Amino acid sequence: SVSPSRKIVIRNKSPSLITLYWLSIPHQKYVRQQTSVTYPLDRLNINSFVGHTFAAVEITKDCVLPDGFTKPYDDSELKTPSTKICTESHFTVSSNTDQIIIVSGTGSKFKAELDDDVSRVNNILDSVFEVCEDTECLRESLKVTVSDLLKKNTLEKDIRENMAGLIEDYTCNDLGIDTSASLKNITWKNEEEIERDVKVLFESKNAEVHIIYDFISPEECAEVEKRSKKSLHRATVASSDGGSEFSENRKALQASVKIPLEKPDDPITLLTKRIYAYTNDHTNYNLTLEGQEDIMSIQYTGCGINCDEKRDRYMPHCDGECGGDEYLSGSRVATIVIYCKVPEIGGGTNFAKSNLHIKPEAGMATWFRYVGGMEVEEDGRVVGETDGGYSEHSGCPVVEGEKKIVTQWMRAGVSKEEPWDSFNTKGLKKKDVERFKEITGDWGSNGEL
Ligand SMILES: O=C(O)CCC(=O)C(=O)O
Ligand SMILES: [Fe+2]
Repeated sequence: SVSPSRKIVIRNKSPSLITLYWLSIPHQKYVRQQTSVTYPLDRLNINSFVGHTFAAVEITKDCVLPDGFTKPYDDSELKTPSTKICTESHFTVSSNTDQIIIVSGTGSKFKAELDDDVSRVNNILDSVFEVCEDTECLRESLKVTVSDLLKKNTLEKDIRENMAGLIEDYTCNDLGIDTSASLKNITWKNEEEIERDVKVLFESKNAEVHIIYDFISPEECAEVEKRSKKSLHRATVASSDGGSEFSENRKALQASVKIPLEKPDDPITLLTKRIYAYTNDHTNYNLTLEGQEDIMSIQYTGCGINCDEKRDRYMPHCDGECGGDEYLSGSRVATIVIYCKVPEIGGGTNFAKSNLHIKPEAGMATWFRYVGGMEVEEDGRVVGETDGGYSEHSGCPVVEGEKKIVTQWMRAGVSKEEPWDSFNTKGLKKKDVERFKEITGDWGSNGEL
């Protein structure tokens, strides 16, 4: 198969002139990539393919280019013609969408490397270790670097939070916008032996967003719709007292559909098994099917381009907690939104704080998780850390046509004995809430539990 093409930027931060060669496959022959040279502080843009290897070559007066090409220097002043081969450094095109190669140093320190997080961390560590000999020095040196990074992080987080609302409206209204570029493309096969294409759109310690193609069949969609038809009602959101309420933030119809676990061949059971298999294959969550919430059928209807009623939508929210706090056992850890019917206009799914937009396609699913570092304690309680906001998402206003989705909100720490509804929407066990109330009596009943 042909490997995908990539745009690459090579930035020359070395003090020397450089030139670029492609090491042709399979003979590793040097093929010149530019007719001239790249000056210090200048950059070079090339189009290449994943897996191709290049050599950045440092041009100095006393060296010979790998292909013997005439150099820009006039070396007639050299007493004896040089035989030394110019210093070179190799890099290989990865599957990252944006690739910046930084060429730096000179002589034995000349290097070309991908400007990714790993090489950035290594460069910081190199510079720290270069000057330090004892741990006290390392500590002081790293303190400066890390506090600088944290400052930058706080500033950028504030900007992100402030911009998120604007990005949301802008993105939802931009009808030409497509699904965001993926970090990597993978496939997933479960015991049904069907291979599905997956795009990983976002990855961090405590959160991830994937899209999975052909996750549901039209027959399965029809089955969900059939079972939810009679009970469709106005959707609610979690309220501050741990219950649920109607809200302008969520305009849609919904109906829950029971998962008949006692019937292993029921289409809804099979769909649910696929959902949990996907989650368990891509996390260490090890979720059980028992004690989980029902699946939810959600429908949004567009009232047309010229209608000025409030449109059906789901404003930015997190399905579980996303304040970066400790995870509460029994609460939600991951979600799958499966698209059965997509509207003609509108209805995208946005993750504004991770700069992601998803344009739904019928049959496709958006899967995301929002707890990291998960571990199970001896007493069965699940601990971990919640995502700090990357997993916040929304359903954009539906303008024209209908959007029908199936959502499964997944929980950890639930079981047959302690199912999801033995916890309130804040993740507290209802029986603990009762116990707290007994302890505090009237004094504590401020409605906050
Ligand atoms: O409608 C969408 O695209 C998002 C739905 C959603 O956020 C949910 O069901 O929790
Ligand atoms: Fe949601």
